This record gives sequence, structure tokens and C-alpha cells, in this order.
Amino acid sequence: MADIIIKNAYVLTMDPDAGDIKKGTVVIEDGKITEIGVKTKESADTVIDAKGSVVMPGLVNTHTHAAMTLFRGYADDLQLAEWLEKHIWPAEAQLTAEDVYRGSLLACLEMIRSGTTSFADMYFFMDETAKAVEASGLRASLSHGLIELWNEEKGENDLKEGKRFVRAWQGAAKGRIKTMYGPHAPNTCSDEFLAKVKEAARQDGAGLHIHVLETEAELLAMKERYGKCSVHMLDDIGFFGPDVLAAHCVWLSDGDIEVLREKGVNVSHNPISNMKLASGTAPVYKMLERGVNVSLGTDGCASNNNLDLFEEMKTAALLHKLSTCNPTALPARQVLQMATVNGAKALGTETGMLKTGMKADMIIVDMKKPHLTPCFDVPSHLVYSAGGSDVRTTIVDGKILMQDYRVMVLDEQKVIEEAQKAAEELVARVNS
Ligand SMILES: C[C@H]1O[C@@H](n2cnc3c(O)ncnc32)[C@H](O)[C@@H]1O
Ligand SMILES: [Zn+2]
Repeated sequence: MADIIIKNAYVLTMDPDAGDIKKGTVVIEDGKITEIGVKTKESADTVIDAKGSVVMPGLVNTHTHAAMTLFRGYADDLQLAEWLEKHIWPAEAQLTAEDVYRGSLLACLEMIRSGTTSFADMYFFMDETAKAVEASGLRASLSHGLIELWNEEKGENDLKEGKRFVRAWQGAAKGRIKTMYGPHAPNTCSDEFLAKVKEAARQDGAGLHIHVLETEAELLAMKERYGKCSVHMLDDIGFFGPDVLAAHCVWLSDGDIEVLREKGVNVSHNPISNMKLASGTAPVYKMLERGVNVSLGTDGCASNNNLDLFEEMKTAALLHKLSTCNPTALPARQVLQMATVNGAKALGTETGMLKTGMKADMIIVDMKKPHLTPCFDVPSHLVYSAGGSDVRTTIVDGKILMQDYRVMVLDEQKVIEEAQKAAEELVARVNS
């Protein structure tokens, strides 16, 4: 007998070798997808009748800072440098481990509710984010943020903590947690330090998560310091490879795109954060055209201000039609691919597609809604009309985290109340 059978659903497989199934069944056993089709096994511990719904791969958020939910709406309408240096970093100096746990748990709840099944995170007190991931049932690739700021002692301490975290949590939560090294950015970490971090990652077989060329200010500072941009500096120190997840990549030249493609670097495109902080428009159309693996991220809740990847998908589609004056740029299926297949590739999670043998991370989206009626094309609705609140069921590793809008794994009210209290006390400390 199977663990879970989802039947009567529109199955959006995202598998290039298989089409969609209009009225199909997905069978889950031992955390994996064991059958997909029309005629499958019929008995299971849990049978979900998904008539009027779409079952699809869970969404993958490849760049966030989960605990920053506590700073949602804290410092709006600013450019990155002022936002970070005058508001966010002073506030983060007051963070406690408990705050990070509360904020991360709130983020996990928000992600479960809006259909994200795995995410990549870079922050501080990462044991707490890992505990929240463990408790929530989500999948995550976590890194301790390393911000050297040309201070050798700080760099050493940060790297020591990053290394401890990588080794302590690799493969935890029954393999749902992976760990990475998280050097913050080429304009906050020296080239020598970045080379050391790369070597540590190589020794531990861990990936690297870094912000790259988010702003023009970064590009100018790099040219001034090194006579070349971030991408070429990172390339020259041997930093790049398919183990690298580069967030933002806004201020890229054609040559930079070629380097990213050649080295198999994974890019996390964060259109809402880039728009809100007025950082610029990443050349996503060109990157995709040239074969760079571009995925989607929300960034943290202080620059977005939520974790809803449905909003991110729609924004990406619209932004790149506008920026290229080309309505055929980033069609719905390609954007869905960025949020699923490409994200899973970036995190190396064996998810992102509904395919026999893959890990069972999937969501069921309720299509019986006024704003989703009528439905001529499912991908179109998922990108242009649906929102995170249309997700009715979320499954990770074959475990149901939310069923019919009811979150099964967390005490929702308690998570919200405790995060609210933590945020109020944190801001009071910042202002005192
Ligand atoms: C881990 C550190 O990164 C900071 N951060 C959050 N969002 C961004 C961003 O868009 N660019 C650069 N740095 C960012 C976060 O506040 C932590 O200090
Ligand atoms: Zn970020």
C-alpha cells in the first residue's frame, strides 16, 4: 500500500520528457514519487481527491534570509547601501538566537502556506534556522553569512563559525538540510578571504552562496579596488563552479554572462527585491538565452516584503517583457521552470519535477477560485493569476505539511504571536 495517493488532479510534471496529465494520479511511498499516470495503484494510507486542483512540484526559493521576517516593513523605500548600513545592520546587531528561531519559524510557516518546499538561506545564528527547518518539515540549503569587511580577525571568526555550522548540520533533518558557505558579497569580503572560503568549501564538499553585482555601486567599487568587476575577480581567484549560487547578478556585462555560463554558476534572480531597492534589472532574458541556470528567490522580508514565490514568478515574467520590450520574453512555462526545475538544480535536491524516483516535494493548487476561472491554460494561471494563498496542500519528502489549508506541523497562532513579540522587543532594543 502507498503512503499517499493524489488523484483526479491536473498533473503539471515539469518533466521535459513527459507532458502534463489532465486527470492523473501521483503515488508517494517512502518519501519518493513511485508512480505517475492515469492507471496507478489505488490504495494508500492517505488518498487525496484533487479534483479541480493542480498538483505540481513545490517551489524553490534560492535566495532568502528567513529570519528577516522580523524586519518585514521595518525600513522601506531606501537604496541597498543606506538600507543595509544605516538600518538593517544596526538592527541585526541586536538580534538574539531566540529572535532568529522565531523569525525563521515564521518564514517556514509562510513558505508552507505559499507553496515553497525548499529554500536557500544565508544569515546568522544559523543553528536556529536549522532547528526551524527541522521542526517545519521543509527542505533547505543553509549558510552562515560571512561578512569580513577587510577585518582579518572578524574574517577568521566568521569562517570558523561558518565551518562549524557546515559540519554540524550537513545532511541533518533526515537529509533535508544541506549546508553551504555564505560569503556575503565581493564588496564586503576581500579576494584573499573569498579564496580561503572557497578552499574551505572544497575541503568540506559544500556549496557557496554569495550576493554578486547587486548594485551599480558594487560594480564601481570593484573596478576602483581591483580594476575589474565582481564576476571577473571571482573567476580569477577560482571561485566559480556549479557549486556556486550567485544571488542577484544585476550589473552583468555580456562577458560576465559568458563566464557564469562557462563555469556552470547558478543564478538566483530576485526581481521584487531588485525593484524595491531600485538596484536595477538583471539581464535574465540574455542569461536564459545563453544557457545560464537562472532560478528565483525572494531575498529577505525587509526588501520584498514577503516570501510568496507566486508573486516573484509574475513579477519576473512582467519585468523582463517590459525591460526587453518583448511580450514573448519569459513565458509562463519558462518562469515555472525557473521556480521549480532550475531552483532544484541550483540546490542539488533531486526535486523540482514530478517524476518517478524523485523526492516527493509537491504542492496542490486550488483552481476552483473566482480569479482562476475560466481556465484555458494552467501554466498561464499559475504565473499570471494565482497567488501563494491558492496553495491548499504542501508535501515535502512525502510528508504532508499542510492539508486543505490546515498546517499540520506547526502551531500557527503560536508561531505568529511569538514572532510578533520577538519583533517588537527587538525593535525596542534597537531604538533604546
Ligand atoms: C546575510 C546578510 O545579508 C544581508 N542582506 C539581506 N538582503 C541583502 C541584499 O539584498 N543584499 C545584500 N545583503 C543583504 C542581511 O541583512 C545580512 O546582514
Ligand atoms: Zn540577500
